[in-house]
Amino acid sequence: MSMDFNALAETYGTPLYVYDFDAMRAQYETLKEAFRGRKSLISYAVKANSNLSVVKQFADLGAGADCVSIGEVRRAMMAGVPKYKVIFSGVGKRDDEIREAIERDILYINLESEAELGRVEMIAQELGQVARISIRVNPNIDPKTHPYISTGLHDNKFGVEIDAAKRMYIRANASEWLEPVGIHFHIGSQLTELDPIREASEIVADLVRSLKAAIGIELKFFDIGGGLGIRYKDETTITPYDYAQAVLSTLTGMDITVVCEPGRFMTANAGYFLTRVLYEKQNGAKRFVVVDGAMNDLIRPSLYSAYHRIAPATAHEGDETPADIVGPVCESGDFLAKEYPLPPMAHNDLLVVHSAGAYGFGMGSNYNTRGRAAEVAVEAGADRLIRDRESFEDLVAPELKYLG
Ligand SMILES: Cc1ncc(COP(=O)(O)O)c(C=O)c1O
Ligand SMILES: N[C@@H](CCCC[NH3+])C(=O)O
Repeated sequence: MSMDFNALAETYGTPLYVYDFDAMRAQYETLKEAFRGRKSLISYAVKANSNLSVVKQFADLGAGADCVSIGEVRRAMMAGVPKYKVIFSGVGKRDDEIREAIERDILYINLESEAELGRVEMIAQELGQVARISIRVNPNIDPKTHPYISTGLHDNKFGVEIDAAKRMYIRANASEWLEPVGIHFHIGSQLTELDPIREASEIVADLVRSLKAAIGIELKFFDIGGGLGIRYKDETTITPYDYAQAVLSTLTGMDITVVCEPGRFMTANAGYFLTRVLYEKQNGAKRFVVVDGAMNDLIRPSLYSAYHRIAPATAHEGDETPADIVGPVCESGDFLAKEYPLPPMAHNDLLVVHSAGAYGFGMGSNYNTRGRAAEVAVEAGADRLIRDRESFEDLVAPELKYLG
């Protein structure tokens, strides 16, 4: 859908996040369709974009939620995700988080270590309530993505080795307080190669078969994690159909529900970050375009040297020359792009940063006492605010009462 970014910036101010809800819905539907013929649950990874209205629209479509903190579990349920579609993952869960997840009777808790299994069992026993669990297997597969977002190698902190997983299933199966219902793997984010996914799926599917044959455990959920990559620049991406086929080809003859936890795929390209030019400046040969958005709003370029397409909202006269697009934060690492071709820019010109709907707002901070941006949804041609811009008062409120 074409959007009137200038009008949106005029109405809501900048910096601003804008989400195309129709595009998000289309992503959900394409992925759901790709698994047609197999029982499946698309469990949206809330961390990618946790705005309640975003989560609600996925919930309304029938999606579940993949959560990595009890805060995300609460968010998902507040947004209308039913408890039987909520999954709680993550390498480090506090006792109070485990307790609440069990009390809330969610679909399952993904365990990432033997020690965690012990805690969950103990807490379930204390509560007198059986905890449904799944085990995150680390298949030791190189996902061929950025090292910071790779998760499926033994070098990464995530999941357990196959042998440990077997021990854990045996222990869980024998426990009166644990019910093993699923198996999980997630080898990394922004995956653009199919082979590692197929390989990982094969390894984990074999494990499911051997668990059934050796100890009679019949798992109900085959959770393939998230990770489906998107096009930021010129990446060749995996189609949802090929992705689904690669996984399904490893599951022939198995009656098991596929759970998928996409985050980026669902929201990234449906999101835009709008920022206005404050000034242009030249330091020697170096050209800088200083904008009102910063690393506290969108940290991906600073953190991963991530590329985001950036374009002026209106056509500009003049030749494009390379510029660093930088924010007002007091860090040299505060940039949205380096050496990016831009025409001459004037005060108040609007820039549109693309592919900002995932890991954008959610990774934001208040560094430099900057309130986080407002968020706006555009749906069927109409726009609406879905999060207020943070005010100075919002930022200081938790401290002010201690001033005396
Ligand atoms: C367990 C798990 N599931 C799902 C996701 C979502 O990943 P993505 O946004 O790449 O789809 C992540 C993040 O990488 C994750 O760690
Ligand atoms: N936050 C990362 C991806 C990590 C995914 C969470 N496990 C990004 O912006 O690309």
